[in-house]
Amino acid sequence: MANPTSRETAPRETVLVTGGAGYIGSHVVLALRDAGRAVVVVDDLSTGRRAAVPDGVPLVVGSAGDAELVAATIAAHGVGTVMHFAGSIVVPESVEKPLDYYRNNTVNSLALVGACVASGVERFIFSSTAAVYGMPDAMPIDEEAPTRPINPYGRSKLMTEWMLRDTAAAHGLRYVALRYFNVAGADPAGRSGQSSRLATHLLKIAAQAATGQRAEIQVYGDDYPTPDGTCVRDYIHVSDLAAAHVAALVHLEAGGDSQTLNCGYGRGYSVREVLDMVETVLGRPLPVRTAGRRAGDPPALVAGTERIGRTLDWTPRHADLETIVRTALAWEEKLVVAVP
Ligand SMILES: NC(=O)c1ccc[n+]([C@@H]2O[C@H](COP(=O)([O-])OP(=O)(O)OC[C@H]3O[C@@H](n4cnc5c(N)ncnc54)[C@H](O)[C@@H]3O)[C@@H](O)[C@H]2O)c1
Ligand SMILES: O=c1ccn([C@@H]2O[C@H](COP(=O)(O)OP(=O)(O)O[C@H]3O[C@H](CO)[C@@H](O)[C@H](O)[C@H]3O)[C@@H](O)[C@H]2O)c(=O)[nH]1
Repeated sequence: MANPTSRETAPRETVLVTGGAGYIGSHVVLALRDAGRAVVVVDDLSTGRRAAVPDGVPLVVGSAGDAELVAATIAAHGVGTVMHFAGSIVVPESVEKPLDYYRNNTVNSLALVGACVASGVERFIFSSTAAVYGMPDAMPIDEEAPTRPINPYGRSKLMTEWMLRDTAAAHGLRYVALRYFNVAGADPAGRSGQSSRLATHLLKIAAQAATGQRAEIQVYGDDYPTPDGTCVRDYIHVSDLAAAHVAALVHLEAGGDSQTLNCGYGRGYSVREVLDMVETVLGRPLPVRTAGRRAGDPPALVAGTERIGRTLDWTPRHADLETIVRTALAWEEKLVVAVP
């Protein structure tokens, strides 16, 4: 029988979650814990919060691009899978500071993937984005659609996808790249949510307005070629997205092949429909003003979901807009009380 204290022979079952103190990563840590998995987090706390990492989960404060730190963490915790959320995520900021984005999203991912290969990590799950598609020609978007990102953020993520594809071909690593559409909502049990005050996402802005932290909500453009003129997005509840990561882990552990998968529900809501639902849930109107278009917004982004449906054992449980809005508002109310 293997000596359980030997790192050479101990089963490598722990999941290393980079960016586990952030919005999506913290929900995935909860889902992994709920599934009885051992987890270790590496996060530099640049936008994440220590409090988002549950008690009992080790937090290593440092960069996911610090190959020595990552290798030491892999060895110390018996890591067999890396889930990589750490990164910079604000699209307009990526236009102003492209090199910061290539450094944090691409260069640091290169160092991380290199550390994984050197340490014999066999499974890698990557947070990619619908932004890799740019302005798609057809809707819904399937994974074979051309990848033509229109900003440095999308390009920095696409380069990491390419790196993973080539690394998988050359080394023993298998990966799942998950292309998230619009992630929203919060843990239904109230354990985590979107905590960054600087978030630019529509529902976060609406939740801030609903709790009196923001004077108004601007609708960026109502002259798009969509049914009501406002942009359409495929909003996915963060806890369903977290469950997709656990399903991707199970897929790879069962010997499944490398995959690139959209994460969405395959149906879109307009900005107006989202704000209408917020007002319905609140039972009162919000100060909403129509403003000009925001640069770089595609009119519509809706995920093709056929591939994820047939590849992963994943059943969405929170796939209605009302649940997404209710959980986002509940979290924001909690946040305002905790950090007034
Ligand atoms: N939020 C969305 O709608 C969305 C959509 C598509 C893709 N994504 C991707 O999902 C991932 C997570 O996004 P999020 O919304 O949770 O953002 P977030 O800012 O809440 O989380 C990112 C986390 O990574 C940490 N971090 C950043 N750079 C780091 C580094 N070099 N080393 C270690 N830790 C670092 C931050 O402190 C934070 O805890 C990102 O990679 C993002 O590109 C998000
Ligand atoms: O105050 C606001 C904020 C947003 N919007 C609109 O709401 C929609 C959604 O915007 P936002 O929530 O900022 O998300 P996206 O710009 O669609 O981008 C998100 O979704 C992408 C995938 O679809 C990810 O790649 C990005 O990381 C993530 O930020 C867009 O039409 C925006 O113009 C407004 O009208 N007013």
